[in-house]
Amino acid sequence: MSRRQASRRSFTMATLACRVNVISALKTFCRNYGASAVSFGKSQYVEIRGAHVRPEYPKQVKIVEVGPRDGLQNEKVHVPTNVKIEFINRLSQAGHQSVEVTSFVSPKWVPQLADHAEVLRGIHRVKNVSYPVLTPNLKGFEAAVAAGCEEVAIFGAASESFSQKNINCSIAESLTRFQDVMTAADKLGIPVRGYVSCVCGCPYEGLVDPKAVAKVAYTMYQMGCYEISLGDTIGVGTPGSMRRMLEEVMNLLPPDVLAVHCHDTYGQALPNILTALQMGISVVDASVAGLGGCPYAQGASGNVATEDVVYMLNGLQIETGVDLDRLIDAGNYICKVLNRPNFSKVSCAKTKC
Ligand SMILES: CC(C)(COP(=O)([O-])OP(=O)([O-])OC[C@H]1O[C@@H](n2cnc3c(N)ncnc32)[C@H](O)[C@@H]1OP(=O)([O-])[O-])[C@@H](O)C(=O)NCCC(=O)NCCSC(=O)C[C@@](C)(O)CC(=O)[O-]
Repeated sequence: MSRRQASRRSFTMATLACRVNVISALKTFCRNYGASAVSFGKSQYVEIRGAHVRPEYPKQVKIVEVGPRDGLQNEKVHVPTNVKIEFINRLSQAGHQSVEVTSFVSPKWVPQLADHAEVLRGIHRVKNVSYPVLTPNLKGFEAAVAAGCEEVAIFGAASESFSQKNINCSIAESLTRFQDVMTAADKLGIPVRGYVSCVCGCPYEGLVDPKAVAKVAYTMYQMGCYEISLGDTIGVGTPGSMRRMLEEVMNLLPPDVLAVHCHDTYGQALPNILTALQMGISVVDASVAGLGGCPYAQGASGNVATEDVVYMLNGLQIETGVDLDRLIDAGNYICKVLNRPNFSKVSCAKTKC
């Protein structure tokens, strides 16, 4: 056999071995992922029919209940302080690990939450449940500390126009204000969560560049936030845009320091959350009864309803620690006070509303 023939033969053998490896790998793939039929073509053409890839989901998901803050900040009906306190107590009794209580913002800007200190002082704190409050600046932080807060959240945006409308300053200026909060919180050992709004779109600027989201998220994380919650403030994201945005953010930050905060304006919140879970995120913000909206994002509907998230996660056998029936009770309680329908489909289906 000439050297040329020998080399061609060893090339053919190598190709065959490679093809056998590919075929056996594909067979394993089909076995693992439930392909019902496989046809191997003459050459490299391979067709897999009926394969469904089972995505990896986290075993546990932490839900951050934002109903008392995000939910009530936009309501027209005046909610008495004692009702807010009862609402928050019911939510922590439902098994939540984190219930966002209120915002220490200007009462001229958000009059609905003007009783922030009384609410924070009045709630019954359950062991191992955190009760964060929003603090946009040092003034808010100091007032929150005086009222006994043990965790705060700062809130920035990936859109200049939204930052101006929401907190009356540019993104750069907001980061300077947040740095003051971070320094003060660090001295007292108070954990700080960070929000980035408008991650999939802005009510004033339209599409938002995922790179801008990644930049703000990374900066806030570098400042010392233990977690960054990515807010689709106006609920325009889809699983496609959510994925593209998360991919960009995850170039800079790992999924275990990220959370998603999805409003449901276009009915995309649950699939968006599912996309985030498939990408390794295991913290989800939600608002009981689908309450909420931002006063500075006209037309945006409420957050995804916590009951619907819990129902979906129960179906995926993902633990949340939340008791669905008690959660539904808390949602119905506040809807009755607000005299508004319950926007949770699960709650409505179960209580035949
Ligand atoms: C941020 C400020 C305070 C700046 O407000 P400003 O007017 O630029 O601040 P200022 O420093 O010029 O002060 C003006 C007045 O506000 C007072 N003030 C100043 N700071 C505070 C404070 N912390 N608490 C109470 N009062 C405060 C200050 O003392 C002064 O009072 P005056 O002398 O006129 O009587 C204002 O723009 C504000 O309160 N904005 C409201 C922001 C807000 O709550 N937005 C909704 C929440 S964000 C959201 O919903 C999005 C999110 C988080 O859910 C995620 C998502 O969905 O994307």
